[in-house]
Amino acid sequence: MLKITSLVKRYGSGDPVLKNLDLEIAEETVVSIIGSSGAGKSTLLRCINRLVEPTSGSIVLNGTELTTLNRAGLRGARRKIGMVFQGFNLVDRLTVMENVQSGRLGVLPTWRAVMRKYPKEDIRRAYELMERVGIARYANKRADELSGGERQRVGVVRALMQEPEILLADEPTASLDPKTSEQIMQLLRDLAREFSLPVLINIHNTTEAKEYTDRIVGMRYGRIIFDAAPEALDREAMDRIYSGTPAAERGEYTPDPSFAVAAS
Ligand SMILES: Nc1ncnc2c1ncn2[C@@H]1O[C@H](COP(=O)(O)OP(=O)(O)OP(=O)(O)O)[C@@H](O)[C@H]1O
Repeated sequence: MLKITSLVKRYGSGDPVLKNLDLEIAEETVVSIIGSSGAGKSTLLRCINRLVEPTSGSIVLNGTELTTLNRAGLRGARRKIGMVFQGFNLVDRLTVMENVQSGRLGVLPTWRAVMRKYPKEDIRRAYELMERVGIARYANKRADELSGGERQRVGVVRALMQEPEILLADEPTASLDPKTSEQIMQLLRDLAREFSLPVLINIHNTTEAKEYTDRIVGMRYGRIIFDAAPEALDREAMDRIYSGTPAAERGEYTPDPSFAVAAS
């Protein structure tokens, strides 16, 4: 369970770009975050793994408060947060297996990672996961020999190698063609179920958000102004989410009661 309370992020001395956000996400729930460019979607994701330092508020992942962790604590917590990126973030000249094993960095002693002496158990797990997502036959290929969809599958397996407690996906399908995008969204949804993982996806494609996620959170200039099941994302809701300007933003957040404790 991820529980965010009163989260504020201000860059420098400007207006906050996250304004007192509250959000709870239960296990196995796939949540899309949608909203205009600049609404604060990436900032929210980055606050969770503290690539961006929250200004105030609380982020608790399965009982661990993330906002106050020291450097060592943060290293440990980041292992529990799997990330999937728009640009895949693979090392092109390394093999699929080497990329996948980099998900174990921070768990393995550095010498093992440098020497590429992966423990047997990690190799076994990597093959199992690669098999699961359909890329096992590419294990020894260089990452840059793969298609976009295959590369994103490598990114997903790398995240799963961390044995994460949550998956954060920052526009995971934005670089992919429509059919491949759908396959990746379907995969994320299936994996959420299989691994009992909450999955939080920052996404621009509202059709995919509606089709493949359990819940949609609509942000407008730092506030959550929509939080409901995909069926509720009608034209009027879309207009509210994608309208306005930062200066005109005065919206109140009224959560859908059916998601009071996020689909748990
Ligand atoms: N490092 C930064 N320093 C200063 N301002 C920033 C920084 N990162 C983001 N911002 C600002 O914060 C606001 C929210 O940006 P953010 O990237 O979180 O929005 P977004 O909803 O993810 O947008 P997009 O859909 O375009 O990725 C924007 O006004 C942006 O300019």
